[in-house]
Amino acid sequence: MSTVYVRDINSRMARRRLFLITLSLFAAIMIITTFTFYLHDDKLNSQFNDEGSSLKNEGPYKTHGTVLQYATTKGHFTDETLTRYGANLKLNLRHRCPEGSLMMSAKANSYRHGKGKTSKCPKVFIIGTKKGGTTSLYQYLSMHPDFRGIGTNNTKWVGETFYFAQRYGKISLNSYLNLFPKKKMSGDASVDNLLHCKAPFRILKTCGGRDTKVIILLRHPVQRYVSNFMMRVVGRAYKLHSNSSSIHDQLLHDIKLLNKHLGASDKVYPHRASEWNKLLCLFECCQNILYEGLYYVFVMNWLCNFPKENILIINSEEMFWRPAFILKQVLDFVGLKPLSTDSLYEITSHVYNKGVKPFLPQHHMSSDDQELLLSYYSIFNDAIFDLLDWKLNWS
Ligand SMILES: Nc1ncnc2c1ncn2[C@@H]1O[C@H](COP(=O)(O)OS(=O)(=O)O)[C@@H](OP(=O)(O)O)[C@H]1O
Repeated sequence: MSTVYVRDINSRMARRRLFLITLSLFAAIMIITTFTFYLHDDKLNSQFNDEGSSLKNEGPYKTHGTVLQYATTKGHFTDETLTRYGANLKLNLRHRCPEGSLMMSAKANSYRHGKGKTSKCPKVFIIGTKKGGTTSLYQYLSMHPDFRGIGTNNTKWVGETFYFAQRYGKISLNSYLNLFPKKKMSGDASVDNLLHCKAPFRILKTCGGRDTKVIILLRHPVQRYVSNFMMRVVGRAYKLHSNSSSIHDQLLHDIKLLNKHLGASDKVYPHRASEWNKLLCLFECCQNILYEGLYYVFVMNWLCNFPKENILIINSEEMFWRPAFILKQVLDFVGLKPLSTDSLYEITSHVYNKGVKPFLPQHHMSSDDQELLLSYYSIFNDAIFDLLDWKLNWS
């Protein structure tokens, strides 16, 4: 009798223990679910706060080693997007564009509304900057149901053709056009189009200025330099300056090459931003990592030779920070139907073409070299900030 009683107590205790364990498990699942929900919601809110149009006012954002410091007078951070629509840029082309620029010519209006040689061109051109996040943006667009990206060399959706820059005249227009689908909107993401002085003219003549949309991403130029350098170290697709592959040697070599071409003897080329067109068309001779960071030169060339209404300029760091928000702007700009917040968030959850971080001591850029690089860029950075009204400080 007593054995039965003891067994009964034991089984009651076991049941109570089981009940308590189940209860705690249930409570833990509830807590985790609620926490995850808030975390997800918070991230969405930080991208789409208010009417989905402004940046959250929450201090410098750190992404990929870059801290953006907004230089506002109050020392606070701006609450606006850095994306700029060419149509809204307050710039007097007459004062800034050299004679002979297409947008200054008597035919500017017909270029602006012109259809071009063919209607089979891709509608969207993501033209750079190299290492500015162009692959990610192209992939994000390609996940839209009404857009079909193209792949090359067995890679899905890269969009790189280089047709209007280094391959121009080397492959036929037809073989270029055949790369793109006939029935869906598509795009080209060749990053050399930003640098090549003739690319705007070629695209305008071939594809027309009326419906062709151009997107430019601009990244902190030091981060861009390092990313580009590391791509060369790893890929070895391009010749590095020396076998040692030191970023310091590469930088000195780039400066020397560019200065030699420009007839400048100084370590830092003393130029004026208003003479930007003297730095144009050095693509063939002096294409180097340094040259590619002179954003003002290339952006001005595009604004002077392509209808600015069809140009969108994005800050790469902002896209890295809140890609869903930027994608929303891009869809609107190119005329694709809007997607739900969840889809935008899901599409942009992946980073494409992530580079390799500097892994040897000679790959790290010293603070002295960063300063040297920034002093080289300084007047051009100031000019681009002024042009785009970016309250930024790329230091
Ligand atoms: N969403 C998002 N968040 C953070 N970082 C991002 C994102 N998308 C692209 N990237 C970074 O952009 C760099 C690659 O740029 P590109 O694709 O334009 O390079 S390329 O010119 O086509 O080779 C590459 O930078 P590095 O990693 O510094 O090399 C990518 O990591």
